[in-house]
Amino acid sequence: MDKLQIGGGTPLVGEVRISGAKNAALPILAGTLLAQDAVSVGNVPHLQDVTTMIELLGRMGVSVTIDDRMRVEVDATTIRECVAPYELVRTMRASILVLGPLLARFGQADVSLPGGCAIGARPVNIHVDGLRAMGADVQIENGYIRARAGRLKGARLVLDMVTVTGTENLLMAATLAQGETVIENAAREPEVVDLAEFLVAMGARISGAGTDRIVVEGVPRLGGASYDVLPDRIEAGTYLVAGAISRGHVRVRGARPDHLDAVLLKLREAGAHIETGDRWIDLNMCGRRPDAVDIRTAPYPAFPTDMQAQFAAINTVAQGVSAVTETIFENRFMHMLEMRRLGADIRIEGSTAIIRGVPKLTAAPVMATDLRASASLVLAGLVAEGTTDIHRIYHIDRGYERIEEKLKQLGADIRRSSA
Ligand SMILES: CC(=O)N[C@H]1[C@@H](OP(=O)(O)OP(=O)(O)OC[C@H]2O[C@@H](n3ccc(=O)[nH]c3=O)[C@H](O)[C@@H]2O)O[C@H](CO)[C@@H](O)[C@@H]1O
Ligand SMILES: C=C(OP(=O)(O)O)C(=O)O
Repeated sequence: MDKLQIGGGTPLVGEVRISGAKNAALPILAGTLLAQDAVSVGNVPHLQDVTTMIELLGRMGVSVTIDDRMRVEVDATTIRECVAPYELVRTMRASILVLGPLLARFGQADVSLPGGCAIGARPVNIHVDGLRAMGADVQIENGYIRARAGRLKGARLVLDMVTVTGTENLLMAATLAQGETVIENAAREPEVVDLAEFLVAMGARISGAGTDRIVVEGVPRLGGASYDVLPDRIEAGTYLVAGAISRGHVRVRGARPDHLDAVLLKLREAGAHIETGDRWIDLNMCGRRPDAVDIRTAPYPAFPTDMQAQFAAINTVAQGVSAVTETIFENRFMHMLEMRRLGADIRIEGSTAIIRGVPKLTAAPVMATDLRASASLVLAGLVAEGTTDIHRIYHIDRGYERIEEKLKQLGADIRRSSA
């Protein structure tokens, strides 16, 4: 199993290019199942999760080709079976995103229940209840969601909680339903908007994406489209934090500043000078130690849970005491326990971590437990004195394209080796 070794202490300086967003590419690739003609998707990040989604489509008999620039061509008309098997779903929860499209387009879907993961229980009851409200027969049997339907019927769906993939699944299902579907309390994340724009390019009739009320007028068929995935705001945020924590000067290119308002606000509060332009963000710490910043995660446009661990890393070495509160997932603090091994002063009280910044961290072997926890340990390793070994980094390959190459480009002392 690979590990990352990071020598701490170098301020990161330079430019880095941001890849396409994992959390937009995955629903869009699942959404290709809805089309009756070939679909072409560009700016797809080269990530393990994307490979898994493509493998999943391939297992169903869908024709997928990828060129050397990660443009993915999908022809779903060759599909043989509407099944997402356990062995793939257990490696990637986002496999659940094929449920809505399969049911809407082919009238059947057998999708393994994702189950919990390192950050929480993560049920999918809202996805299932929404599909039932649209007329589907959905049974849970032998660890599988077995869904059957004739043509789905439009419905008014009031989501019990704001759920990103739940909104996406129901949005995709609604595109081919008979009549109008209204999704109330919809997720407003940019990735939901990107998916909606992709579906519209295929002929869907959708309004309100990006607000908490999405209206879909079902159409009988969706056709082909050519679409580019939006840039990854969480990857961009992670490299900006790398600049901030290391007291460096980092420019991210290909990023959307307007998708990072809450994150940039907190980086400014931490003492960073930030400038933004068309598809770039520049962060300069001018050699300063960051100030501690309080964080409270919540659905977009508030502070994203997928950036919580990275800001916890900044706070471990910041000037002052901070409170980091996680409101989305009940178990997203595993990185805090590993950071303590690097000398961080962290006390956990329920869903809040109280972090007292220390002047320095010291290297230790640490274990990555999930994707963003891994990123936060890399960030902590960038400033810990000595060489930090991060084990189980397969988590990071799910969501960060060529992370060691990109960090090296910024001057980091980082290498991958077999543990
Ligand atoms: C592939 C993808 O896009 N993943 C993102 C997506 O995950 P994902 O879509 O799985 O997360 P959700 O938005 O669904 O989760 C929000 C909360 O709702 C709860 N819930 C959700 C669905 C449901 O049927 N019942 C229920 O109770 C979850 O347990 C969680 O507490 O949004 C999360 C929240 O921004 C991000 O951290 C993930 O990176
Ligand atoms: C939690 C994440 O991903 P997933 O929903 O795929 O587990 C993430 O991207 O931080």
